[in-house]
Amino acid sequence: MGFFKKLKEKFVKEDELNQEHPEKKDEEEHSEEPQDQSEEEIHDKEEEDVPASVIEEEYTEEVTESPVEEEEAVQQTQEEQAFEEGEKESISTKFKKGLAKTRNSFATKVNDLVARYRTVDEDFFEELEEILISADVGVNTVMDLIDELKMEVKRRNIKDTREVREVISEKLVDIYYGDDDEEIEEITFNQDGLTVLLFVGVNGVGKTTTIGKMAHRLKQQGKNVVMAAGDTFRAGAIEQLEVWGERVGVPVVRHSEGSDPAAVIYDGIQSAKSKGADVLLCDTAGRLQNKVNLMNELSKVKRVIEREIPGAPHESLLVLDATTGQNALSQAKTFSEATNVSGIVLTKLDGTAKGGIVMAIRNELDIPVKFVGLGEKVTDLQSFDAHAFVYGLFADMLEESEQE
Ligand SMILES: Nc1nc2c(ncn2[C@@H]2O[C@H](COP(=O)(O)OP(=O)(O)OP(=O)(O)O)[C@@H](O)[C@H]2O)c(=O)[nH]1
Repeated sequence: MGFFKKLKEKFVKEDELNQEHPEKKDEEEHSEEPQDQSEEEIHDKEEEDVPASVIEEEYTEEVTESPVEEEEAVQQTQEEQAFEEGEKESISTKFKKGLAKTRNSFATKVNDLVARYRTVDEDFFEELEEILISADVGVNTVMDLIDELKMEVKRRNIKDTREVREVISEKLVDIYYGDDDEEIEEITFNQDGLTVLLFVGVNGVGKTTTIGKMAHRLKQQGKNVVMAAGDTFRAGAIEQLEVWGERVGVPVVRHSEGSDPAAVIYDGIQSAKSKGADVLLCDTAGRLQNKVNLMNELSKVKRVIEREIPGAPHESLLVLDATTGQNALSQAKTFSEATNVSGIVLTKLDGTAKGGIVMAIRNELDIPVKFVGLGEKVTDLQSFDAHAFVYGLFADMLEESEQE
């Protein structure tokens, strides 16, 4: 079976099923809910399930709102609606939406190329190389990809350039997984107790937002989560995490600004242990200006974590902003020299037309992209799936290939 056909079978069907039976997804999600909910939690959940408009009616009866309050209430309802919609979207829809910018730019260029060159030759590959480089796939990765493509085109005796599009998608997935055989684990959980996830990255990349989204994601999976506000350096970082804590209903352990991050994380561990929590999410400061300081701070934090829980942190996730392109790649290099990075969270993939950066990071640094940010909604943090990524890139071509 052709690769496009396989993707179509997997994702287009999933989408259709989701549109026809949205309630099926609801059922699946409800089945994931923890069994040992307290009465209070169940009550909260019941309220959550009531349509936002009903909750509003119930609480706003007989209250006269000022225009500002009204505006806030409308905004809140919109947020709740967006949240509900986000929860119901399939992975393929999320990738398709999140990669719209990259797809529009990349697919337009590839289609244009295919229209101009009907037969595959050296000039065709040269132009394809430029298109891939302009999508931030990374020079070395592009070279590898083009070599693979040439070999495959020869092996399959492909003459028509339209067929090359399918081979590109197939090879992108191959390059992503490499020798890992599609077995990259999202998160390594500690089977014997508290799992500690450490988040590192430069300020402004969306680290706090990612931790908030992750807390929500884990809660939806039935995990009991605590967050530790270890970024004591950036003004407002602690409060920002607290806002997320309130929003997703997760406690935040904090000290005051300027205090020792290792002490905050230590308290976070004690608090998480005493609550019998499953996962502790640790924020850290991201001062790249001084690599020695960064290294010292991160290794102190790690030492504390390891002393309290042998084998922890179970993941050190580096958060990178996809819109910074090749800069993200150099940040990844610096951080992986300073600390052991087990995976990458690539934020704002929806905000760039150069989504190929995922491939560059994976191939040039050999660190898996474990999660991607595909939008600003709390539900827009997705575990990375190279097939869904390629589907998001080629979705229009897939539909088009059906008509050909
Ligand atoms: N479109 C989009 N926006 C995102 C994504 N992730 C984060 N953002 C936005 O990026 C902005 C910065 O994120 P923050 O978490 O506030 O990052 P920061 O506080 O500046 O810095 P750090 O927390 O130190 O990284 C916010 O407006 C977020 O909503 C994403 O995946 N897509």
